Amino acid sequence: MTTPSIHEWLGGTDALLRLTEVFYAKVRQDPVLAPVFADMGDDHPAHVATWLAEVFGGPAEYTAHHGGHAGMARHHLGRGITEEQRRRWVGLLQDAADEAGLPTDPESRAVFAYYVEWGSRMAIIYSGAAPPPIDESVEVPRWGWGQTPPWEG
Ligand code: HEM
Repeated sequence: MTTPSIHEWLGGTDALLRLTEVFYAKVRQDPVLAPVFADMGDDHPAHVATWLAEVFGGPAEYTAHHGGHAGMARHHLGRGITEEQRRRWVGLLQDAADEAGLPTDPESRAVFAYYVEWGSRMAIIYSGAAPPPIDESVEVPRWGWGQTPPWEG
């Protein structure tokens, strides 16, 4: 039996689209985050879902159409994301995962939280005063199940 990708386990790109639509609706209402995302376009939730799909082992569409890792990193340059904003971002994304009906098993939620914790801290680094150089050859990270492969009984 082959282990499903995290993308498959979470319900595929449709589930991630549900997730980001719920999430950014919350962001727009949130006093800490609404000002940060005041200028985001209507396609922002879909772009983030495309990114997450690729990270979690789905199709490499962000690389194909949105500039891959370098493109994503550039969106965060100069934004000066604070720890308070990051924490709120992570908290609302986890609330959105519940509301969007993502699986609640410990294994998939653990890898989801692992990626989001890492990625949001990277976003702070790229958004800060001394971002790392943006290297076009760096690939989109591909998250694995690590210590917590899915429990399939
Ligand atoms: C795992 C963590 C994160 C991921 C995967 C992520 C992903 C992305 C992606 C894919 C884009 C580009 C969207 C597009 O092409 O339209 C983007 C833009 C952006 N992100 Fe993030 N992000 C993360 C964390 C954060 C955090 C913690 C903040 C701030 C609290 C943040 C603030 C922004 C802003 C302000 C933009 C630009 C929005 C605009 O177009 O006006 N990001 N992010």
